[in-house]
Amino acid sequence: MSGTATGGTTGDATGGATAPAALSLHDVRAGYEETMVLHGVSLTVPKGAVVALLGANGAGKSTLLRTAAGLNRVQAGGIELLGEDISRLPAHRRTERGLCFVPEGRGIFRSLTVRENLALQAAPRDRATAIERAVEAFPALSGRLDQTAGTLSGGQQQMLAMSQALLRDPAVVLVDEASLGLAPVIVDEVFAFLEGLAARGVALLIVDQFAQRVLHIATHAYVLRRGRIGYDGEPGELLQGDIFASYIGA
Ligand SMILES: Nc1ncnc2c1ncn2[C@@H]1O[C@H](COP(=O)(O)OP(=O)(O)OP(=O)(O)O)[C@@H](O)[C@H]1O
Repeated sequence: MSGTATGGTTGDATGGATAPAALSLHDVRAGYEETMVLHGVSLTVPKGAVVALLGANGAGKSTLLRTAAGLNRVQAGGIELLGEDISRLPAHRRTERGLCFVPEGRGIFRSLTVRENLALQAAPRDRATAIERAVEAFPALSGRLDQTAGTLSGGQQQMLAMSQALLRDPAVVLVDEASLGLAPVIVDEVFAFLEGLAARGVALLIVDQFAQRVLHIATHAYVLRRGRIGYDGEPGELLQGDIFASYIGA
């Protein structure tokens, strides 16, 4: 049932030979101070793929995304973005190279306005069109450009946070619990946005409490168990109740 550990290159989403993966982790060990959380994790996000990363509370999902984004140090192993070793690059250099991280808790500047947040999200050359593009994707932001971001509703804040995935034209987007605390209709909007990104060829690595929803849009799935990959395979297989429950513990 569980697949094999993944390598640095992989077939692409269309079944091509050995195109470089969009993102790959090789035997990564990482954690906090004296606590090791990831005990040798290997994972691949092929170009243009949607990859679900599931696991019980505390399994290490957020730590994995933070480590890939450059917010946690890689203590052993390596990380490649589009075939380049980024293991030692600071977070902003990874962003410049096409990695976008939408963190849990939104990751916006709450004391700045929506307009100012969007200007910071966009590359300098794209600032003129940033507002137009964000508002086109999220009409709910249109009348609120001069509102302080911290006073937006949770759903509006999430839309603002996700705008960066649009404005930076990334190759890979890491999405951590984007639907947390949102009303069902806004969760639908979040998933529609993610599917829209995927349709444009952006590779996604998604952690979300709504595991079944992620599995429905995913092309590949991993389950983390106590900092190790416990499942690596087809999302459809995980959607079968008993298998899903045995891996997720739900
Ligand atoms: N800043 C931190 N300092 C020390 N330990 C941490 C820190 N952040 C997380 N941990 C620990 O690392 C482990 C993995 O946490 P992590 O948040 O990565 O898990 P998760 O799978 O995302 O869980 P959840 O679904 O509950 O968000 C947990 O034992 C957690 O307590």
